[in-house]
Amino acid sequence: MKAIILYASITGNAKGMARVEQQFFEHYGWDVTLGEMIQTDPSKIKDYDVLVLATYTWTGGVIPEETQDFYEDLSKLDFSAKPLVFGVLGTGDPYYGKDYNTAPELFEAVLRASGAVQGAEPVKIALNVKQEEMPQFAAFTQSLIKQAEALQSEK
Ligand SMILES: Cc1cc2nc3c(=O)[nH]c(=O)nc-3n(C[C@H](O)[C@H](O)[C@H](O)COP(=O)(O)O)c2cc1C
Repeated sequence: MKAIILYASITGNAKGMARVEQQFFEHYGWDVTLGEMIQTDPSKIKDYDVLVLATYTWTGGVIPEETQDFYEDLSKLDFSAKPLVFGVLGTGDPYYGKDYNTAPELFEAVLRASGAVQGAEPVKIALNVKQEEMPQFAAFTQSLIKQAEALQSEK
């Protein structure tokens, strides 16, 4: 089965999360495509069984500005036919208080509205990935795979 992992990252933290996630999926024998949200045509996502987005949160608790077009394109797609399983990874800085790591929920909402199936709760980390967070990534990956396999067997 095939997963696409897309990130938005300025200083590398979300990219690091995406790379960790790539390794987990490859460990389970999946074909993985890794790329940047801004360089990806959202209509291509339909070719995959699982979508993982890795994002940072920006001022005011919003999605990265450069992903705005990607986000709007997601809202125009219909993922219900296949269907697509998704999960979101988030990095932020607790310094921002109530706006800490809020971008994942915004992506989750648009994907659910487009008919995709949320296969795992988000993994949210402060800044960069740390070794002790690996079990969270493992559980996230296993949950997505389980959901994708369940949907596959229903067909
Ligand atoms: C100007 C600025 C605004 C930020 N605003 C938020 C915010 O509202 N909420 C949050 O959780 N993190 C915020 N951050 C922290 C980033 O999300 C955090 O550093 C993240 O790890 C960056 O990810 P990246 O390395 O993938 O670019 C902000 C950082 C900067 C520089």
